[in-house]
Amino acid sequence: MTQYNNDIDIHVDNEIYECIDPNSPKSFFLFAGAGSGKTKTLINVLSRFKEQHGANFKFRNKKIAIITYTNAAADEITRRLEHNSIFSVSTIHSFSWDLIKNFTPDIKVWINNNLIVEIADLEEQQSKSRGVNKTSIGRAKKIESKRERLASLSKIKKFIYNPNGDNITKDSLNHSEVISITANFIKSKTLFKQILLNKFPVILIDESQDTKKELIDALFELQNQYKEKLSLGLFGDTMQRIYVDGKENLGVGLPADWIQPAKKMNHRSKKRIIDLINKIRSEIDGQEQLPRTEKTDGVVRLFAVSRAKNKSEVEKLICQKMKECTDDEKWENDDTDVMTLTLEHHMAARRMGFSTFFDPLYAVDKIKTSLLDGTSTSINLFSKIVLPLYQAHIKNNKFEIANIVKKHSELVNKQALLKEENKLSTFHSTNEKVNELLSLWIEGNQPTLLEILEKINEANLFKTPSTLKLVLARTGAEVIENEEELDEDGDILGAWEVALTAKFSEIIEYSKYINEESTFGTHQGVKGLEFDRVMVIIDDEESKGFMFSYDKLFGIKPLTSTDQKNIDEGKETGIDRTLRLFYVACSRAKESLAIVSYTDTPEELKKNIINYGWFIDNEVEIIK
Ligand SMILES: Nc1ncnc2c1ncn2[C@@H]1O[C@H](COP(=O)(O)OP(=O)(O)OP(=O)(O)O)[C@@H](O)[C@H]1O
Repeated sequence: MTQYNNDIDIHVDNEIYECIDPNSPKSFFLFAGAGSGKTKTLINVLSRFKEQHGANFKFRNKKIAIITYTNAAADEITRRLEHNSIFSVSTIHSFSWDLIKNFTPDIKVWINNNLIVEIADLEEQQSKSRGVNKTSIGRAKKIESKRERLASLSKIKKFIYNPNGDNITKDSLNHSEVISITANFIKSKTLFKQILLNKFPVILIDESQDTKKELIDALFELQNQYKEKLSLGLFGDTMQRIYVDGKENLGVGLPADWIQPAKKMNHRSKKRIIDLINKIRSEIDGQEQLPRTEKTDGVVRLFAVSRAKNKSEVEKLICQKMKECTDDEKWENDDTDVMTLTLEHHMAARRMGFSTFFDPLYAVDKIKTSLLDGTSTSINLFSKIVLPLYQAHIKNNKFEIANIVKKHSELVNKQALLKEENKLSTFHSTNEKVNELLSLWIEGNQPTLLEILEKINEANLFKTPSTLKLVLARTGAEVIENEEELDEDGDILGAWEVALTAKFSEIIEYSKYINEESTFGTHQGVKGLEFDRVMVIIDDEESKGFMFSYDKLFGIKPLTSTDQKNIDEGKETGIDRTLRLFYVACSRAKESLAIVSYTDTPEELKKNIINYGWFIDNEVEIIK
């Protein structure tokens, strides 16, 4: 074997650094495998840039735009760049909104034209629809709501948009509109282009394989037009493209003057894990990575488990088996040291025990986003007010309880107290109400969310969000005076009715999960992250999704005629997507990796996976 050292890729940092030289900008495409240090290169190069050009950039009010895939990644990069103001690190949605938000009249024109096209499309579909059915009723509703939006457009003075929220009010833009408008302005408006180029002579995009293709195309066009003014840098890995809106074949046919450095090393994982991900990747592009010279060993195991087994028992047993074969005690350590990756959030909810609360709400599209990013006032009543109150209560921290009540209760806020003559009695009565609420937990009792909500609402201790008021009205616990409020979506209320039957302990687990304080994540959500020990859970039946099929990937379920047609036409299939997702999930592991695949045919799974050359016989265990 050829000798190499750990610095074989060090030249890449220099090449990228030269590209972002403000005096001779060049564009580049750094696509390399998992753990190859793309993020590290980004940070290294920008830190060097700050030293050399930082003062000048600050003086001329210029910035480098760094676009990341998630808020968490943006925060992490900002931190590693020491919050320096010459760097503007944000997600694609925040970046786009910042660019367009002051162009209200232009946005209005765009929305107007777009609505006209959308309505015409829907009307055409409606005219072809046979009779009245669920789809046609839904479509009629959509047409009506779009017409209303069109009619109210002239009244809007300013659009609003929350990159992390659901954006359901009439004056708000939705996520895809923000992206399309930005792409359109970049392509068509000279003034807009000038502002963008002046402010951001360097635009770097991390995880660009998953960045909205519309925007990538617009930025490519811009760079092509203004080569001497813009350095566009794309970081990514085609093998890690897991969302459908990313641009396929990104990098194919790049202009000849783009710099395309290559990285050969994986700095993250131990050798056995790298061998596995090299094999998984081999059919796609054959790119092979080398381990660092000191990372010689590493353990991978695949457990083919019969679907009839009790999952929580099996997963515990597997941790024990992993401890034995890795000689690593932490595999069995009160579950804090193993990162478990499920395909869908509801699988994590089930394992962590917060499904009664989570599943019904997650099934409603309109509240899905806010359930995951913590922007729903209804959820926040439990997770951001009652939960801290409960935590202060169990710590017997009276001071903290008083603080929380002061911050959130209208009974004792400044205005209420100003009006109140007998302030002391207000404090006393509020205190009684708080104690009454906390008495729900007496003697280890775990109240349901409905019990908590009823207590809060009765005592008017905290403001009951309007959705929850309507749910209480449906359960007969509240009378609604304002009929208009009843216009809330029936699906949302129905979902909340079920969610409120959950015990409060579910909120504790749910909060840990969404605040990333648990040891659970999804195959997709952990992109860019790394963990010492990883357990990948695979079960198509439990995940209920249609985007991915591990059963097909592992050769257990036959391909459909559509799959075959797509393969014959050279189009992407669900199997390709699943293979890439599998690559992302496996490549998070640094030391050891356990894959737990639930199946109806464990023997067949074992045979196939060994035939693929991904595992050898003693790395695959059947559990029936
Ligand atoms: N040159 C290097 N020397 C030592 N460690 C490195 C080097 N480059 C990267 N690493 C380490 O390797 C790990 C992976 O690096 P990084 O996250 O930058 O990779 P990546 O290419 O962005 O990965 P992915 O595509 O999988 O998200 C990190 O722990 C990082 O600190």
